[in-house]
Amino acid sequence: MTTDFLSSSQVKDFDYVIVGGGTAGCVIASRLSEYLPQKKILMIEAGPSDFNNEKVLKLKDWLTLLGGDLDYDYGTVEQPNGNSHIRHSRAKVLGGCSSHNTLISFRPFEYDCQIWESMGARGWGFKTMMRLIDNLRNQIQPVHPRHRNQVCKDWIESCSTSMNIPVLKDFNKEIKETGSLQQGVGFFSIAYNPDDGNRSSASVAYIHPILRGEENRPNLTVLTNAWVSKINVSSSKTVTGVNITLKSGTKLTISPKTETILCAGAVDTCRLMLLSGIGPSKQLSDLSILVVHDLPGVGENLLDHPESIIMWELNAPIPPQTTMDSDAGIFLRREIANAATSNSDPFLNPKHLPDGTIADIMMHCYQIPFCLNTARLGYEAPLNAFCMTPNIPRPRSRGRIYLTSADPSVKPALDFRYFTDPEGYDAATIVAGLKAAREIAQTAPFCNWIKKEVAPGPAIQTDAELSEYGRRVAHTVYHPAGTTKMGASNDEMAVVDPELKVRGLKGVRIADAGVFPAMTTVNPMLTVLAIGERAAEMIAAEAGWRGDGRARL
Ligand SMILES: Cc1cc2nc3c(=O)[nH]c(=O)nc-3n(C[C@H](O)[C@H](O)[C@H](O)COP(=O)(O)OP(=O)(O)OC[C@H]3O[C@@H](n4cnc5c(N)ncnc54)[C@H](O)[C@@H]3O)c2cc1C
Repeated sequence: MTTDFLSSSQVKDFDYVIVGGGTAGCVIASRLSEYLPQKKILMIEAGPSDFNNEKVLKLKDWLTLLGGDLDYDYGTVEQPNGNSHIRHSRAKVLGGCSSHNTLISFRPFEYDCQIWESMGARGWGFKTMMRLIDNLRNQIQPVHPRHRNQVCKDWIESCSTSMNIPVLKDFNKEIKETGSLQQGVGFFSIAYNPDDGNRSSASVAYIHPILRGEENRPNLTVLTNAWVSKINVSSSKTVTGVNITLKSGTKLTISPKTETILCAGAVDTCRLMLLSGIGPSKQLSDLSILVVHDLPGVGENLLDHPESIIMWELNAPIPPQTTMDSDAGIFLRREIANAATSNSDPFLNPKHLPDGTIADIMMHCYQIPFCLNTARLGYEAPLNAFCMTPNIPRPRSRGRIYLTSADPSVKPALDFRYFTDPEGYDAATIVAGLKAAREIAQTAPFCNWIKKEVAPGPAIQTDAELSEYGRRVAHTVYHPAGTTKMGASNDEMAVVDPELKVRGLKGVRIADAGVFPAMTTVNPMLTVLAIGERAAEMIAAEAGWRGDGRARL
């Protein structure tokens, strides 16, 4: 079982300490305890267990978790070109964001992996990523036929007809076989159990079999409701462990014999590092935080997938079949072939790699009034609503996370700098997506469901008007990444090397969405799970694990 208690006599018992029992953390805890049965592993999670918690496990109820007790709920700083009111949900529960997200599952594109390698992430190629994802324990498949409703089916047909693109039966099969998605539409693949509608999150897939006793791991301790407040670093620049506060209020210093692995996510890993004096020295000394290790990249390179929204009122209720109210999506191509080769930003595509005609616009559909940001601007929220949410698969704006206070209870500032790329690429992508959405909505059979366009409404027509509207109601697909990026040894903004080891420190790695050098074209969860798998392999290999024959690509 999980525990909320650790005694002071146990603080030196462990070989490995994992900070954060989230998406990547659960994978590492499960795999390391499997690969190294003689080693003792402690995973420390700030939130409670999700085991037997129906509120968390029922995928369809995901929206009820956002903004609640199990959400860190970060804000954004003023966004002059975008929406300053976006709330960034981050889960505080075993399984991390895979316990409150929508579990839409995409393999990364070959192009994403090429970009990563071109940015110094040596060894993170497509072949390796596909092997790691083939090895995931999550139950992933296209939306089950019993969860496909007629509105979604009609929407897919209208997307295909109006855009002249194929209907894809299995997005991930396409990516695995061809390396990418070109234009196409279809039902998503979801990590869930279609029989009971439960999540197949990182905790469900990797930790619950252990909690149920189906897998015997006496060497793994899962500590819940425990907050890690500091990373301790010795004078020889070795991470010696972490300070934690248990649910009871007891404070302990945990000192692993071998390594600390930071998996607190793209926001909280860098928050913890900065509060521990590991980060850009000027920022830290301005706040009177003792600089333990100057690392300029911590908190920089904040990536996300911004999205906008267009909403219709339907003339009939949506049929009840669904996984979680966002069952299908469309991929489109806006730019001419290989447009990325002329991209002049050296931090986005340093080797000018050609992108062919892979998708550069994506839209989720929502069969609910997803009206958080439209309602704030006065748009009505009809009961029977259908939304399309165009997003920017490879956004060019990048932001940063930084501290504004040395007080650990003050949340860090999240400045995404949405829509600030000088070429206006990000805003143009949203405008093109909104226009495509309108074309789809005029096409049968989907058009027969529509009563009227609610937001932005027919008065908004020009590109300038669509851009203004699209940016003001912009939201996030909830994919912050990149704030402790992986890179080559000559990239001083890299925070970890390709083995996920923190630059200039010993005894510590990072394994979570923060290590992304660049955003994946698609939703990132499978890539984060793969990072967990690879981290476990690399750590275990250093301890003498020989792998199972497949693990050496
Ligand atoms: C609402 C929402 C919907 C999403 N939908 C999708 C989707 O459908 N498909 C997709 O691919 N991606 C989706 N994502 C993104 C995806 O879920 C994340 O990118 C991924 O789960 C991040 O994993 P991680 O391991 O980096 O961090 P997390 O999963 O966030 O794990 C971090 C863990 O560390 C713990 N922690 C943090 N600080 C501390 C501390 N100081 N001490 C102890 N523990 C700590 C946290 O409580 C958390 O459990 C969504 C995200 C959200 C929020």
